[in-house]
Amino acid sequence: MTAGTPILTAAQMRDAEQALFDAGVDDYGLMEKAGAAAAEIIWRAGGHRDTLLLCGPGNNGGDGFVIARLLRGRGVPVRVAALGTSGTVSSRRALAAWDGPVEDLATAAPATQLVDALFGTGLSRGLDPAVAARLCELTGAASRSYAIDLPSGVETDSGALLSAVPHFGVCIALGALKPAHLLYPAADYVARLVCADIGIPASDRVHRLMPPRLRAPGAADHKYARGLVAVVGGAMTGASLLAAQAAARSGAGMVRRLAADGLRHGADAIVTQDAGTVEALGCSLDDGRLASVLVGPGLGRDAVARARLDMVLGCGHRLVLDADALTLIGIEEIPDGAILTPHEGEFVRLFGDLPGSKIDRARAAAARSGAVIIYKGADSVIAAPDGRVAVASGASHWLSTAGTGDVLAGLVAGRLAVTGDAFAAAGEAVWLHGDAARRAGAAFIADDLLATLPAAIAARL
Ligand SMILES: NC(=O)C1=CN([C@@H]2O[C@H](COP(=O)(O)OP(=O)(O)OC[C@H]3O[C@@H](n4cnc5c(N)ncnc54)[C@H](O)[C@@H]3O)[C@@H](O)[C@H]2O)[C@@H](O)CC1
Ligand SMILES: Nc1ncnc2c1ncn2[C@@H]1O[C@H](COP(=O)(O)OP(=O)(O)O)[C@@H](O)[C@H]1O
Ligand SMILES: [K+]
Repeated sequence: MTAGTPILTAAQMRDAEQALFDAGVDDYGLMEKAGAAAAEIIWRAGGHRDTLLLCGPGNNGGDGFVIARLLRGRGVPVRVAALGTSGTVSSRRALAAWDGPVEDLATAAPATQLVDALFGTGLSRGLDPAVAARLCELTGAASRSYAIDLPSGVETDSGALLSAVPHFGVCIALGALKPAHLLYPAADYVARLVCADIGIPASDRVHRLMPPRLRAPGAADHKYARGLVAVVGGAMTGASLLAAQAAARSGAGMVRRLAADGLRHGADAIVTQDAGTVEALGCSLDDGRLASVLVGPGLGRDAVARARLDMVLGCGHRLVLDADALTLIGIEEIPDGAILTPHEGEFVRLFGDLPGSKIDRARAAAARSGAVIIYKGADSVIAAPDGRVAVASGASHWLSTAGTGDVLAGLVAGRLAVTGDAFAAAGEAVWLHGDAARRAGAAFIADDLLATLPAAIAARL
């Protein structure tokens, strides 16, 4: 999987900054660099528009004073309103270098552009209600708004809102993304996210999901070389059909639906095998060419479903477990190297109410189960047992419609059959699913994603 922009928690960010200082980087120099990067972005977008900077008591406020000075140096009409007294060495230096007046936040008048440098990664509790209300009022009155590092009021590591937060046009993340940039609810409060490079070394563990690079088939490829996928059917035909059709359009070479119903629906390219009994299912799974097996969509939850699941769990192939399979299974039964695709309800049922952010929970579940976890939702988190994490962002909220999870599960099984690498396959599938949804526009149904998948794949070759 292509590594995307790193995501660091507040503590990891502090450690990364400390490592730079230990290596001889000047503390205040880093603030100047951060402020300069942010000022450049604001200047390029806003030119000479009148601007109000809100500066807090910590280093986020220090960034604000640097931005104010640099914008004013370019002739921008800038005003500064401060909250509290600058309390860090660097922020005091930044304040001292600002040679304009400092207004009171409580009485400052609005401006065309608003820059929020009240709090960043150091926020430890919600803003005082009066301060939060002022922030919302001044941001709402501006036609352009920027949050420096983070919108003041969001919890860096979880994305929770600790107090009222206004919607920002742009958030300028400093040095790395933080979980709150991608996790909900905080992610909803920023229309556009940019990350300014200030020399923080990239971490190799947690990233934003990047567009994958896919391989087109070559002259030596044939249908089995490109991956044979089995989709296990059950009580409800539609779900396994959606999954099988998505797998068939994932780049895999061949898809078999091991049907419990004997019905031959869906694309003619999909081979329907009659696997109504557990014995017949076992025979179908006894094929060394199978590169992945998906079980769960439409499986059912009764004793028959459980028997079918047991047969799949013992088949020895690479597995994708979704939907009903996640409801039937216990953690101890999950085969190493499988991919699980739980939504919130399935995740909590299987792994319990784990502590921490969605990233922490996905990571803990992957470590505990030995499986790659795709913890679905508007912010899907993909975690591997070895600690790697990719966080998907910007998915169309129109995906919140029945059957899109079945399409994702089929795509995951397809990409797993193609690549053989569970973490890479999970990332590719989540990306392609999101892009197919974007191409499908508004009010689509799960079936419509099948039509847009080939274009999503073509865009990544
Ligand atoms: N370490 C560094 O030198 C750098 C830090 N940078 C900036 O510094 C930020 C982090 O700075 P800090 O650690 O100083 O933290 P903040 O500037 O986010 O604020 C922390 C200060 O606010 C207080 N505080 C926390 N929550 C509060 C609340 N609800 N109401 C009132 N006061 C509250 C804290 O006690 C502390 O004094 C980053 O987000 C980034 O903007 C950048 O300048 C890059 C360099
Ligand atoms: N509000 C949302 N915004 C973006 N994506 C969403 C949203 N809600 C759900 N999704 C995505 O849609 C899919 C829904 O899957 P799931 O809940 O299993 O539905 P179903 O079982 O009906 O197929 C997942 O890929 C999930 O990440
Ligand atoms: K801020």
